[in-house]
Amino acid sequence: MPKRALSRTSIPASSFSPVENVRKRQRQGETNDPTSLFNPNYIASAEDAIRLDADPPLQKLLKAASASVKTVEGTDAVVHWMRMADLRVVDNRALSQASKRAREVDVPLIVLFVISPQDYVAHDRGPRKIDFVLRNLKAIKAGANEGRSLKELNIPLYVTTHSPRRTLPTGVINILKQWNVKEIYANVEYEVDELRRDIKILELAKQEDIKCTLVHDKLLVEPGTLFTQQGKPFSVFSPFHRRWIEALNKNLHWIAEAPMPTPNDCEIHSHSSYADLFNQEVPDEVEGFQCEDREKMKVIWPEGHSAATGMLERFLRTKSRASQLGAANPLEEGAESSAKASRALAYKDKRDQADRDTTSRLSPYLSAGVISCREVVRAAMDLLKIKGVESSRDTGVGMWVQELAWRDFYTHVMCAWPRVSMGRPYQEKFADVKWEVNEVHFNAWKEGKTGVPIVDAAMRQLNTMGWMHNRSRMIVAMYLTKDLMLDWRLGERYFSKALIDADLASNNGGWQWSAGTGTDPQPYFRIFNPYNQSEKADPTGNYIREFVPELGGLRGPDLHKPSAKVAQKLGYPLPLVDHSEARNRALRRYKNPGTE
Ligand SMILES: Cc1cc2nc3c(=O)[nH]c(=O)nc-3n(C[C@H](O)[C@H](O)[C@H](O)COP(=O)(O)OP(=O)(O)OC[C@H]3O[C@@H](n4cnc5c(N)ncnc54)[C@H](O)[C@@H]3O)c2cc1C
Repeated sequence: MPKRALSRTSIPASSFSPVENVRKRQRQGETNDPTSLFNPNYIASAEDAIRLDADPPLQKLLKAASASVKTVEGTDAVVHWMRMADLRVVDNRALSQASKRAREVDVPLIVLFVISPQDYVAHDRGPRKIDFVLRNLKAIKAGANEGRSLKELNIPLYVTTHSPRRTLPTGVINILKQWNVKEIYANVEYEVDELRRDIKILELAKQEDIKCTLVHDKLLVEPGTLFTQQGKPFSVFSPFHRRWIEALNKNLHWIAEAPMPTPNDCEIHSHSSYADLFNQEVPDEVEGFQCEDREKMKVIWPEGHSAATGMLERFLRTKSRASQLGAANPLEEGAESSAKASRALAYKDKRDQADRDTTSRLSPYLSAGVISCREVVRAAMDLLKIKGVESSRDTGVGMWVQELAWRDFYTHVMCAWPRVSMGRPYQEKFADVKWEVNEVHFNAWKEGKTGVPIVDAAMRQLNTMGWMHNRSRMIVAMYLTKDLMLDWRLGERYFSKALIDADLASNNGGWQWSAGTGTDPQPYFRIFNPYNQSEKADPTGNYIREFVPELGGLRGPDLHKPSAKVAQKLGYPLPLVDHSEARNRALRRYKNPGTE
């Protein structure tokens, strides 16, 4: 008999293939808990997935855009439709183009934002993310200290709520008609539903003789521009990265700053149709998305472009601090300022350490577009005083730029194989892997009570901060899918709701990478040992001690893997499963999907 951890519960026999079992349980009315199981339509059928991949919506959108209205006359204003991923005035391509056009035809520029609660529900948006969006909209509209708010530019921001989401395209067209607007600009959102919505908008706009211009803005390299030698989209990161950096350096204009919008004439404040738009308030919350820890989120993740540039400067020019490890104000006084002591320069060696604030923490700002990805790359080039984008993976900055390539990569993957965002594994052969149904284990994972300190610290970091270090994300995702053998889509969904930086493509890519169902060329048998990972990610132990205070008095190996005696004494849970047994189970189930 192998030596067993005292704590381990035996691995339950019940298991399920996600699609069939979830639907069966829902039909039988066994569950009402939307976080533990999926809505019936959440996972596309294999046939639908094939159809979707064969004719990706981005291609359809681009085709529809090229056939849209080319010239219009007699518009009373030009509208920029701001979305959830371009919440800024600075270096915003569509906003900048809309402003230029408004100057050309000598009419005012108006910014529109549509809150769509049904979309937020359908897309597993969480309260922290929605609150961050609203806070940034307020900063954009009239933020004090923002320096570049729309109010100062005499540009109104009109925020409206629309339901049901099905009629949102008609709703937007009606607003344009009401304002007698015939030209609208927006940055492309690459998620399937959003692309379909924009295809519909293009159709309706054509009927109404409205010119609709969609612009690529979210990424450094737009999707559909990089191909393998066989002319296919990249599905492996390393060759993608080589091509990506080469393309960027050949086309440095891709990272050029989009000009700031020009101010509207002051007369707009007395315009019969538009003056009132200045008085309209951005709501404090969206029904159903009340952010319980809003005050804390405001401290950890201050809103606005100036906060984002503060975070960027902090990363580039100050060194990491153990005192900033947890839920602290990142911009508070006291950060040591020295170019030599830069987190960015130390990034290559320190980035996997979760026990200090070694990384940029820019993800909430990048995912909501509070700062443009171009601006952060330009700042990194300035730091090194170089003219091109750093390509060497041997330097801190080069390694950091590579992370931005990951961001691009996952969106490129989603555009080329859109079914990944419809609940399908990138590698279809893993669609039938048997998953456990174990709410006790799932809840323990969510609450950070699995009995594995690094997993618990990471999950409590997420629950406390709305954010988690990258290495920790990989550890907890691997643990959920390979140790607990719970469906990766449960984890993806929980992350999406809890993260302030939630981004469908990066979240899905990260989960599928960890679950072994994604684009990672390493096969499924890459399985992290959470205890070895713990020693690497948290060499000082500060991370575990910060987030798992009951282990605060421990040092050395006991901290990473407390004995049963120590755990019991401290009131800390015993591990849910034995890692080596769970590892064998995972290997077995992945090797022959569908079998026990
Ligand atoms: C399971 C899992 C889920 C994830 N979910 C998200 C998510 O919802 N939203 C999100 O923005 N990132 C996600 N990531 C990627 C990554 O963990 C975060 O971007 C990173 O931890 C953010 O911290 P930072 O800003 O300090 O990153 P830095 O290390 O400073 O990196 C700079 C920027 O590069 C991008 N980036 C870094 N690593 C990755 C990566 N692996 N994939 C894609 N982009 C990356 C981010 O925009 C980040 O802000 C996920 C990763 C995993 C493993």
